[in-house]
Amino acid sequence: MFILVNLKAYPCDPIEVATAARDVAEASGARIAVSPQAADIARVADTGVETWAQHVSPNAHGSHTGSTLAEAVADNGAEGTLINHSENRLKLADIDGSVRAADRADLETIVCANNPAQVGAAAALGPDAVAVEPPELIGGDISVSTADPGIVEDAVSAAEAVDPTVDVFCGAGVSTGDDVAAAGDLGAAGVLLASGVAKADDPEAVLEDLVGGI
Ligand SMILES: O=C[C@H](O)COP(=O)(O)O
Repeated sequence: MFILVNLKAYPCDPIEVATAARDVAEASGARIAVSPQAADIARVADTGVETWAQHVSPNAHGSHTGSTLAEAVADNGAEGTLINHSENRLKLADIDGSVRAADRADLETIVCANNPAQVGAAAALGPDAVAVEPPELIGGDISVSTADPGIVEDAVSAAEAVDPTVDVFCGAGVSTGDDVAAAGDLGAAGVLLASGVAKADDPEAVLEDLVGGI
């Protein structure tokens, strides 16, 4: 199970979380990555933790003010990127373009989706993985794997039907090792989480609990 911690725009210390994630990954052998604000990618990557972007633009180099280029995040140490997060939705053509841009920059990709139907559509675009996240459970206290296990199973089936090589992650409300274990039992290859770590008083303790569920 891959644990991807999205820091969103939370007012946490990205270096504290990155250092904790690096240490827990090294001690446990688990794969843990941190996805900070674009401006923090280089210094988070410098900690040695696996670092992901929260978004990349479909654009390549050129006259595109405000674009976050796949090439730029890769040059600054990112190894992968989220695309179409629930809080940063894109048009279908732009999701496709962002996946292509990430491929050009050798970034691993996870395309987010609200439900199994969107998971199938996202899988057809050829990302490395898709993540199903019911928007109403994001930021809450109950894990998707407990509140709506059927959506995870249906997402796994939807991706499998389109492209069996595309992994399925789940996210929303994941904060404990039991949540991670339940997600794995439902067929998820990893979890995408944010508030459980980014808002924790002791992010390292939460990460240690999370890897216990792998
Ligand atoms: O990117 C992470 C997901 O939106 C889940 O967020 P959450 O763990 O705060 O529910």
